[in-house]
Amino acid sequence: MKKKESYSEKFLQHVALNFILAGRDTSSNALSWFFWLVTQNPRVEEKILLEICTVLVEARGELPLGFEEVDRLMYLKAALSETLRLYPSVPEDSKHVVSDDVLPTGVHVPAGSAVTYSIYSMGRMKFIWGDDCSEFKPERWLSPDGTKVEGHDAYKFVAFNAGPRICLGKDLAYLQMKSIAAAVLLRHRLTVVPGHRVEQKMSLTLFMKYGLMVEVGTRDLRPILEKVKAVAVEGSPTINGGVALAKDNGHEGSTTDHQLAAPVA
Ligand code: HEM
Repeated sequence: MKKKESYSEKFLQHVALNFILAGRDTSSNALSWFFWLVTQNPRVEEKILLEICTVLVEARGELPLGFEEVDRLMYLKAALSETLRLYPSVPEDSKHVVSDDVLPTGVHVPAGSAVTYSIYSMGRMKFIWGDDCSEFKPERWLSPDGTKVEGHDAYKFVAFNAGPRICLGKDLAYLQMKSIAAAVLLRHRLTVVPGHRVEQKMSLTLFMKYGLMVEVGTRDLRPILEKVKAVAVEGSPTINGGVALAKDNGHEGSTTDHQLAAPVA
């Protein structure tokens, strides 16, 4: 381990720049693809909103969400993972071969060559994800009772790489993306501008070629809150087999539509 004093200013500048580059375009592109997929899948959007409202009703009823509250948004995390499976921010990754080696498949890789694996292709392979691999289905990430995101084989989902060089910012990325997604979707209803073309631009990061042009409307949470209340009264444990629901938390009548709607309006 190097002594603290031996890090030059230039070295520290590079570390800081690396964090900015690794942590900005990756998360922002993932969010563009996420918001687009959500606009195309109203069923998923409703489940995300139900989950967030349930957590808000049970908790303080106001934004921003706290760390523990964000941690409970399992369906949202599943939807973000599903986004990264289909549209990985880093679509392919290369490794430089330092010394002659043989891969588990028997392929010889000579020193000085490079091995590139396609994260994009791996997310869309039938033999890894099944026949419905091209569908946007956050449910595939959830345990059967819908209460936690299942731990897939670490080398099956490689949007953050895996093993010793796994993304250092993975947990931070989920925290940031969940917080932003929740804040935007609770306040706004997004619709893609008619005629806008959504296309991929292959680069070091998987951009949207023309960005994502959306119309931003106001979100009416009343139908969602009605559903949250209705299921809470019925005492059903989950929504659509996925999302843990609000039980009577002793605040019945005190967490009103008005209280919940006010901070997010
Ligand atoms: C959706 C968001 C993100 C995705 C998809 C992502 C993806 C990746 C991938 C695939 C790698 C491995 C690159 C390689 O093996 O060559 C990586 C490495 C890394 N990421 Fe992320 N990343 C994300 C967000 C972040 C954030 C927010 C930070 C920091 C604030 C960050 C910091 C890093 C660092 C420092 C490495 C290098 C780790 C190493 O080489 O040991 N990433 N990331």
